[in-house]
Amino acid sequence: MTDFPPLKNDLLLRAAKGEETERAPVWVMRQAGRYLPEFQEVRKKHEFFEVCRTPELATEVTLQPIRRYSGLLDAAIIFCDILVIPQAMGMEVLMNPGPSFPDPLRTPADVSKLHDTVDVQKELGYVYDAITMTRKELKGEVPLIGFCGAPWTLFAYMIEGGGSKTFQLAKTWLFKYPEESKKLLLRIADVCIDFLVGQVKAGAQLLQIFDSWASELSPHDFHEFSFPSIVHISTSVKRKLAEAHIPAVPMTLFAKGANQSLSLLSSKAGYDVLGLDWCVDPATARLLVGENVGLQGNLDPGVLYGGRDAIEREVKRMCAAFRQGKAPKAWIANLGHGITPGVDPEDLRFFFECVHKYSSKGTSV
Ligand SMILES: Cc1c2[nH]c(c1CCC(=O)O)Cc1[nH]c(c(CCC(=O)O)c1C)Cc1[nH]c(c(CCC(=O)O)c1C)Cc1[nH]c(c(C)c1CCC(=O)O)C2
Repeated sequence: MTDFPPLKNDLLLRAAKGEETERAPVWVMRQAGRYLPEFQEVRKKHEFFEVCRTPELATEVTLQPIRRYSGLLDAAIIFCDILVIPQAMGMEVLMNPGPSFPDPLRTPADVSKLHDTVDVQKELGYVYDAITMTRKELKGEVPLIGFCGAPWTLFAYMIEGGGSKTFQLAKTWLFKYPEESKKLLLRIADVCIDFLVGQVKAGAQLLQIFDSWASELSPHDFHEFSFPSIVHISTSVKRKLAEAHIPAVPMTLFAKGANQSLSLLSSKAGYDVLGLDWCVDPATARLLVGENVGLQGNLDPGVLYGGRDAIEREVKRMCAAFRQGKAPKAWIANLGHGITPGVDPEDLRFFFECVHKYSSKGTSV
């Protein structure tokens, strides 16, 4: 493994390991994105997947929020997309402006269109290069997060061919072809595993798995279809890192909307941190998960449209609910989903400032 500059801010990693911290570490999902004018500038000149595939460009946009919010952000997340896995498996994915697949998997017979085996190093080595380059450029300022999509969310994209309101096609698979669905979910998970291990080898210091469409499954079907594949990922990544004598990194699962499954996830999924959306109260979530895991979240991203008074009031409330009168322990402050394009970047700065102020040890909220 490459030698990197020593880490100066380990708040995120300490919170992810369950420790009490002097204040809550903070970052936001989609922090490198369209709400930033400097990101828009890069996108005017380069296609979305070109940015992902060019390590210099991916490094540049990953660093943009770190530079702009210097001293306020506690993590960088590598610029990429969850849909690079379907690409690595042999599917074409366009981004115009949302994702679309010209040739989605309509029936189980279409699985034969996927590559039999996936050489992740060959297909996605550009992500590893971007991670290594970003780690160097970060100069130890903050840790770097690597990520991938969860199998169920990727499966739904690969079958629907893009976003969906009803999930008609993906649900047809689940309920008409349950065994074929489970097979495909595990096949996707195997690619996720290699990809995540490779990201750690390249320099990622924490891994997050995005199951953005967990919200579309009943608790029973989440357990039946998504859960086995995310457990396969956590156990296999940890085992493979140990076999390669590489120190384990914390793993976060963001299963959006799977709030009924929090207790199961905390005891059986094998993740260090669970990401929460804003539809669950933090104190309730803590009761459900016990002290075994860290929590991440969970401000409604829409609060950032409410102006400074609303941001301050809601951050204060979030901090009180996560801290429950104590110093922040095992809590990473974040939004409950990605930041949306219409947010004023200065309002996001104010969000970070409020988290620093109201999550600090000794501050009464
Ligand atoms: C479902 C999903 C996708 N991608 C991702 C998810 C999971 C998280 C979530 O639920 O939001 C994850 C993702 N996508 C992107 C990142 C980069 C890192 C970060 O800043 O968090 C991450 C972590 C960049 C991106 N991925 C995309 C953009 C915007 C595209 C552009 O630059 O024009 C960015 C910055 C495109 C994308 N990619 C995807 C969609 C639905 C879209 C279009 C709509 C949208 O922007 O939300 C798929």
